[in-house]
Amino acid sequence: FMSSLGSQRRISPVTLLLPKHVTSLGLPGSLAHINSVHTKSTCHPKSNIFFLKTHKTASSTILNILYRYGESRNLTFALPLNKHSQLFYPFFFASHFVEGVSSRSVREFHIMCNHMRFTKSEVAKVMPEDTFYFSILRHPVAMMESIFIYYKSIPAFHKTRSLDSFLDSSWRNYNSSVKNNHYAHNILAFDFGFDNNAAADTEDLEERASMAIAAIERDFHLILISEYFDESMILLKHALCWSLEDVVSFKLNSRSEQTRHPLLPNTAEKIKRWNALDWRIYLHFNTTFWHKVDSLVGQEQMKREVSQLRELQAKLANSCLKDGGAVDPSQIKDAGLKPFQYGAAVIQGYNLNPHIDRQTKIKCQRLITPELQYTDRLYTQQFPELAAKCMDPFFSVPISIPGSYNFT
Ligand SMILES: Nc1ncnc2c1ncn2[C@@H]1O[C@H](COP(=O)(O)OS(=O)(=O)O)[C@@H](OP(=O)(O)O)[C@H]1O
Repeated sequence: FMSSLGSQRRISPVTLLLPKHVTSLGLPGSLAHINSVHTKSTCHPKSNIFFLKTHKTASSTILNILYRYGESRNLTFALPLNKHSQLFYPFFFASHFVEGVSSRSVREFHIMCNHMRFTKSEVAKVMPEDTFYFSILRHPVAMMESIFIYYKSIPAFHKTRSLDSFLDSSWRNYNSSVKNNHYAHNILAFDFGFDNNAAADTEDLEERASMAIAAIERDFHLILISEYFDESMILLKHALCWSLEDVVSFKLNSRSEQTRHPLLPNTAEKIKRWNALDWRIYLHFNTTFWHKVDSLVGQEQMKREVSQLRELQAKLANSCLKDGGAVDPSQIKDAGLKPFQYGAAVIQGYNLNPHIDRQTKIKCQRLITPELQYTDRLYTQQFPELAAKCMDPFFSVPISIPGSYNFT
């Protein structure tokens, strides 16, 4: 399956019922402005940005891009309260989850990008009106393989021997009301704020998929696709009127080969049936993604810019990285650069090239700083006094681990 995914450039669209106001490009009239082709002389870089950080979709790599962009321009981030790393996921997002909202200590936020369960009306209370909303989807089969390893300890998975055995018995054993089990079922739909309990045999599946797609079309300006990460970055660059340097990155949060499990074609089909809602959402936005490539950038220009991006990334890897690429966590020298390890996954990171000047070091360090450490640092920069309080042993803040926020 994995090799066939690589060659599967475009997935043929499925026929879906779409509400009348959605155009063939998937853009409702009010959002049609991003369809206009940007040129360097006419566009202005956008800095009011909302990114819905979905799970296991390369979202940490995008978070790092946004963190670097914002930090180097002194922009203000809508960060989770009390130095948490997530916006109280998996609860539906509420504006008071953001530090500085209730206290009114922050007047204007520019970028919001930490994990949350999306609620448009609450996000809109925090972010400026002209905010650019975007997110990223991953093929549900590849995503489920990643999730099964990373969230192996959730109740739905922890007693199952393999993903196959989970899929064979899931209809019988899966309990959606048990905490953290949402990771096992239509996680994309869940993150976007929809009811995720649907499979291929659900009676109103098509209707629910169409409603979810229409809502995402209405609320988001751009939906990217992990499988085409570099193309996604070029599309984002055009939509935000950014430069190539702004969208270059190193792959973050990736598992080492030893914790990847190639799937059989039969397993892939079972995943599509189990995650039928996500599968339909993915198919739709895979199609609109390529429409956007055509209308915003053009095929030829896309090819050129993707190769420029890869060249730039290779140059950066050459100057920034000690080992030329990602290494297992046991080999990472600096604890500040070690990514958070979770479940049965081995998450790789990077070592910095020791032979670089101070200025280059700052730039390189930002490129390879994992999510938790970077979020922590931005919080300390934005709220030095509150950060000092969080360090105080009497001000006890529970450590956030993925998906297990506890209000107690
Ligand atoms: N640039 C790029 N291109 C393609 N794929 C990428 C990229 N960056 C990260 N990844 C893969 O994304 C997976 C991690 O996703 P997230 O960072 O969203 O995970 S998390 O929910 O924040 O824990 C993880 O997938 P798996 O390795 O399959 O687990 C990463 O390898």
